[in-house]
Amino acid sequence: MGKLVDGQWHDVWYDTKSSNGKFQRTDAQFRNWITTNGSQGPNGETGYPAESGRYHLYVNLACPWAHRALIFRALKGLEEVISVSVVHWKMKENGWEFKPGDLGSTKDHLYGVDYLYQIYTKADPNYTGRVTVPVLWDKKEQTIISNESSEIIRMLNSSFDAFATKTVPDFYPEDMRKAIDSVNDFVYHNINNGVYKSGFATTQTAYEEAYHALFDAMDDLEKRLSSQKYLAGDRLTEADWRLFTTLLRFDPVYYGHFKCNKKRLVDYPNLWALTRELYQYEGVAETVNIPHIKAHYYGSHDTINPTGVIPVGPDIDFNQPHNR
Ligand SMILES: N[C@@H](CCC(=O)N[C@@H](CS)C(=O)NCC(=O)O)C(=O)O
Repeated sequence: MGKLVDGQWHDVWYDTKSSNGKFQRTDAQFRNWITTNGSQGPNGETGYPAESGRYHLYVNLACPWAHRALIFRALKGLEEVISVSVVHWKMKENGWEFKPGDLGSTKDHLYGVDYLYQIYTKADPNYTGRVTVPVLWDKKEQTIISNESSEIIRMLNSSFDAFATKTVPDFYPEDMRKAIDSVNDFVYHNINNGVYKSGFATTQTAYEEAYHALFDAMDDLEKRLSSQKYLAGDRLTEADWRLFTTLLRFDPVYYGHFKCNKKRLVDYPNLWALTRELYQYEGVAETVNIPHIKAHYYGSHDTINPTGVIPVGPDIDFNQPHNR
């Protein structure tokens, strides 16, 4: 684990000293946008045109943020349009590395580099910041379009329809945007990032604060799903997919490794059924690799699990009928 400072790699763990033991995620820095014709993004971002074969995703199969991007690529059937390289599950002093062949990890198909930080310095030789997945790379301009998953999924949702081989609903429909944005905000702070705030906390107080906010939010969503089918209303949207990648990892990883152990996902009937429904959605199961997920978390975070021993359980069957 480390970061780049003026293009130089430094091996440092997250700084929680200046924040009373709280984990604070920094904002992604590459925020350009792919649009159907290369026009600007929704907030005036520099636009790049959607093309087949031009863009590449760098992901890790463990990371819930990277997983969102892989899911949207699969939902739209863009496997032949956007290529992918998968970094190795073990993330240590050099950050994300390319070491093909183990639990779905591949080489860097574009440049054959050893470390993901070399992709960041290719885009910006003086980059300062964390080196995270996912990365959406432009092979033509040889630069990073975006390293922000919430924006990458919006591009995949709407900019590549000319190349999509599957027809799925719009997951960010105009008339539901307000509701989706509001759920996303709640879910991001309390659940998606909440499990990390719990797991990476270095004081009891910071941990307990995150833990209670997380389970209050889980209770809230469980209740919400008893009166409506999906998180933002009656239609499946981006908000559900964004929650899904965290729920999928809840019992195998967050419950134990991140000490989120008030309840398991399977103790929430509605959230657990939603997780199974989304897992069984066409193309999604193929993006899920539980052994890679467990190996990454339990095998990479020395401060939390110094032995690197990976738990065998739990037995969890995402293919059970969801009855929804
Ligand atoms: N805001 C980013 C966050 C991505 C992120 O934090 N990814 C993690 C993996 S789960 C990562 O690469 N961490 C490496 C680091 O922080 O050094 C997004 O949603 O795309």
